[in-house]
Amino acid sequence: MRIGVIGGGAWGTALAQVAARGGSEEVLLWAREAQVVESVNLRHRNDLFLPQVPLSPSIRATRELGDLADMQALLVVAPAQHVRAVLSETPVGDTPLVLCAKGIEAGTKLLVGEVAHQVAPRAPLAVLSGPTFAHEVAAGKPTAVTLACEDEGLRTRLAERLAGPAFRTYGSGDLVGAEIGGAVKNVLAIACGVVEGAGLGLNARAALIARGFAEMTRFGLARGAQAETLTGLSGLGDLVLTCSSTNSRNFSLGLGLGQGKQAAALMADRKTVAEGAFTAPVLREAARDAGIDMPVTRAVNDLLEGAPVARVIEELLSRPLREELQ
Ligand SMILES: NC(=O)C1=CN([C@@H]2O[C@H](COP(=O)(O)OP(=O)(O)OC[C@H]3O[C@@H](n4cnc5c(N)ncnc54)[C@H](O)[C@@H]3O)[C@@H](O)[C@H]2O)C=CC1
Ligand SMILES: O=C(CO)COP(=O)(O)O
Repeated sequence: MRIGVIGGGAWGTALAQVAARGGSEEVLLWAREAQVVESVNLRHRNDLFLPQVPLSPSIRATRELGDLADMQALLVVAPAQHVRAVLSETPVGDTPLVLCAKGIEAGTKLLVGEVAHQVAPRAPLAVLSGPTFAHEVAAGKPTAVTLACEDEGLRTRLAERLAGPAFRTYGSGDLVGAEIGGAVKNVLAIACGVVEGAGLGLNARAALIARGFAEMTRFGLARGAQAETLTGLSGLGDLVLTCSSTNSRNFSLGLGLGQGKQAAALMADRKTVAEGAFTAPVLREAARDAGIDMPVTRAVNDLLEGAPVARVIEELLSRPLREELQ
């Protein structure tokens, strides 16, 4: 199966490395930046987004989406807010798309899979998501992901093509569940960073992970996710990873907010993406539309909009007491 990767950021590059299988398979990586294409092709590195890892020489990079025309599967790894634009210019046809971005589209409130279906209605869809820091995957450290696809035959072919000794895929038929975990955990990771930045302690972080997971579950079930998917790698697994490490861009953004810095300043000159900052407002809106209570998500939005940390925390803690299982 010839694999193309759309998106030459850290995660697209790491997945290209996985698909290259140590150099025994050719992989075509589409990147937006000339610097990425040049460094991958000439030096087998991604100097801009994943500088620390040497890449397989069998990964070739291009800036032309048209070059992806004869691929047998495409991994979609552009940031969620750009998937529509990039896919619109890609010759997808009925090539399977494996969605690897984590977010919800602003304005439409659609999951990435729903966006892909609108743009490329003939393409079979799969979702690959889980606790996966790109630099660890690219370095060959053991990692496990959810690989969701309704078509069992395609799911098996993709698993056989992508899985390796240090990259385990766990199959699922629940695309929506696999997507919602990754999208919502990015917002919750910002909140966990705030807890760290504001020095609120480890009890608070554990409480936030558990209550944040309750929010993810309420939202996920309302959108048709299966509870078991949300407790799996792409939900709880990824939540735990990104809520416990400054390697997470979302956690780091929250850390700065918790220290009293302004979101605009923290976002101003970063070239890497903190998806949670873009998902937070649309998640708040989608939850409000559906009548789903998501207090942590609201608090993250307040902070992103410049509310003082002490006030937001005070508001969160002074809400009326409630039953845990409500
Ligand atoms: N980095 C990681 O460890 C992981 C990232 N992801 C997800 O993968 C997706 C991509 O993230 P990364 O590869 O980490 O990105 P990155 O932060 O390393 O790089 C930014 C990416 O955004 C792209 N970009 C910026 N403006 C764009 C535009 N106008 N149109 C199209 N692309 C544009 C850049 O070309 C680059 O590929 C995100 O949804 C992220 O949540 C998922 C799992 C792990
Ligand atoms: O999704 C990720 C790990 O699974 C990466 O998290 P960040 O985008 O917060 O760095």
